[in-house]
Amino acid sequence: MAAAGWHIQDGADAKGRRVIADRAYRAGDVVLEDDAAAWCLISEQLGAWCDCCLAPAAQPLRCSACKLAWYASREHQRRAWQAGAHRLECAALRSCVPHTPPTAVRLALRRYGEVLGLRHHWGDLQDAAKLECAQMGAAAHHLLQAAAPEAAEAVGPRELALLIARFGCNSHTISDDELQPLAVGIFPLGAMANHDCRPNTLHAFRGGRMVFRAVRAIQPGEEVTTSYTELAAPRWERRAVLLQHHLFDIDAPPGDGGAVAEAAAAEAAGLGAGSAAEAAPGAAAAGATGPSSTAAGATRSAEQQTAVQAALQCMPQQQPAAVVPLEVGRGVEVRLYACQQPPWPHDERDGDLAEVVLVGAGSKSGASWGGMWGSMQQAGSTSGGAAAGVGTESFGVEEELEGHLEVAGAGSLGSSSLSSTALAAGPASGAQQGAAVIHCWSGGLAEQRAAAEQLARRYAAALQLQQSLEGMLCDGRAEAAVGQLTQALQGLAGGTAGARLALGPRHVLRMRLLADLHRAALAAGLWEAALAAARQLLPLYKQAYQPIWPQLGLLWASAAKLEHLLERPAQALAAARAAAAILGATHGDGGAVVREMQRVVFEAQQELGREEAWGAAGAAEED
Ligand SMILES: C[S@@+](CC[C@H](N)C(=O)[O-])C[C@H]1O[C@@H](n2cnc3c(N)ncnc32)[C@H](O)[C@@H]1O
Repeated sequence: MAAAGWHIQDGADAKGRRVIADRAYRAGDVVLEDDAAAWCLISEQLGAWCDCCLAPAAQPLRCSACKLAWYASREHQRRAWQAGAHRLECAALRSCVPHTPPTAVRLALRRYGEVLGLRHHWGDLQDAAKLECAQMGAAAHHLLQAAAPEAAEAVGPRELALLIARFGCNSHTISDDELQPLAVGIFPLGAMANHDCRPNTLHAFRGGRMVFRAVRAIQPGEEVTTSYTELAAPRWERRAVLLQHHLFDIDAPPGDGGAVAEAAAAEAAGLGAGSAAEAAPGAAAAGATGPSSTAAGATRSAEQQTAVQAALQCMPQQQPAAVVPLEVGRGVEVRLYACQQPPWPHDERDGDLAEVVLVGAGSKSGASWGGMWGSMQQAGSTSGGAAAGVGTESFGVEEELEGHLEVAGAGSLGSSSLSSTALAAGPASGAQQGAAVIHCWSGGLAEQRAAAEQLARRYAAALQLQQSLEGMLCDGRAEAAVGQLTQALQGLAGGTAGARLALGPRHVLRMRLLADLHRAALAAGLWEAALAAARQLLPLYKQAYQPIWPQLGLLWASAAKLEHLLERPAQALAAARAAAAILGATHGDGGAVVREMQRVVFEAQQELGREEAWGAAGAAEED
């Protein structure tokens, strides 16, 4: 058998274990592959994909017992049953009809032995996340008791809560080639790849298999990295997402590994892999949350915790010079900082992504004025645990976990005491969307204050529009969405009257609204509008993403299909070639979109050939 081409190295720093390349790779090479230890369709996709092979199910057959699992064929149904993936789950699901348990709980009913070696990072979770894990662990245990009492004896709600915390940090969303989320999977080897904001691989999926391909050259000895977050975002947004969902800080001082090593040792000695594995030999249970839930990291000092809290709220540690309440019908707060640079650690590129410019009559067009960054605050995010006085400081990890289990109603878990909220609600059910907070920084605040407020109002309205977009598209109001997005973009670009402030042309909100406009126009069947948005987005994506990255490839693919549809073969050919080159490297030549692009290339070439022949025939006739 060929050598793997990589090995796992155990580091003493904050990252812990990592994958190191043993040989050179070129862009497009497969670096690492891993089959899921377990995977589970997300609730929205139940019934659309086969629960055995994750292929689209045209005429799926439903499990007549639980009515939640669907299969492409009888053979696949038999296979899933024989492999044990559905046997126990089926009995458990039947016991909670008419509820559909959250994905994490359903996954907690599948095999999980291989997962116990992964970190759970319980000590770093916020109270709300601990409570959520405890609730889900309790729900999973309840279902397990109903389905297989002997398995439930061997693994308690405590182990299942820790297991769900492990999944929070280590699971992956399985998506199709167009990045549509289908399922959540746990890949013990794939989970060894650490995050980098300039990663050298991209992971994609073939059914339940995870495939890492190089997106640029990798040298022997180099760490193999991937991205855990959206890369077309300013540094402070990436930092907040990674802190919240993966509990590590990209701005932590280098070599800050002591606390991590301590926490890892504590896990191994007490609540970690070893003890849980012993407690649950062969238990047919497993769990996973989507990758957007919490975990990771290590026990942090109080000072580090404060920085974490600040970043989580998208707040700089520095106090604003002024906080301006705006009357726009709902809470919008503008925080003004008297500085020339964003008051967070930032990348050079962030200047573009947050730029505000002064435009219009009498003003020096394009003069850079400052920056603007908005966030939708999460209201009601205080956890039930904190409200009930389950503070993190006063508990050791064990007591703390018990405390959260009690809050979740699991302390007294009898078979009838399961809280129905844990079954009915998905993750983060307690949080509601709240006010928009807009942070502005500039040296020239005083003179532009009124204009800044006006722009902030438009900014807040655009954030609200983004939030309602999904609902509008589902309700068949795509055309109205196109109108509103177009208007919002015009407003943020400065509108038409007098001197005013505008978001810079590469501002991240303008980029995201353009992407929304592209999607809404496609949904409305407005091909020219969709193509125009794609053409405007392409240079922005080229700047925001690495040259080989799926979002860029998919945008080229969308442009190619639209050009083809609108009968512009030369443009379709160029766009399809660009898409195929990128997506061939990220997803392999067998990918669905790449094959579609090959078809567009073929048809566009045929069309161009015909046009050339007609042209030649016409010229000959004229002669
Ligand atoms: C999926 S695991 C990766 C494997 C992990 N290094 C281990 O030893 O198990 C994710 C966790 O690894 C750590 N991690 C990943 N990328 C990191 C980075 N760039 N900097 C610091 N820690 C990182 C964080 O603790 C994170 O929660």
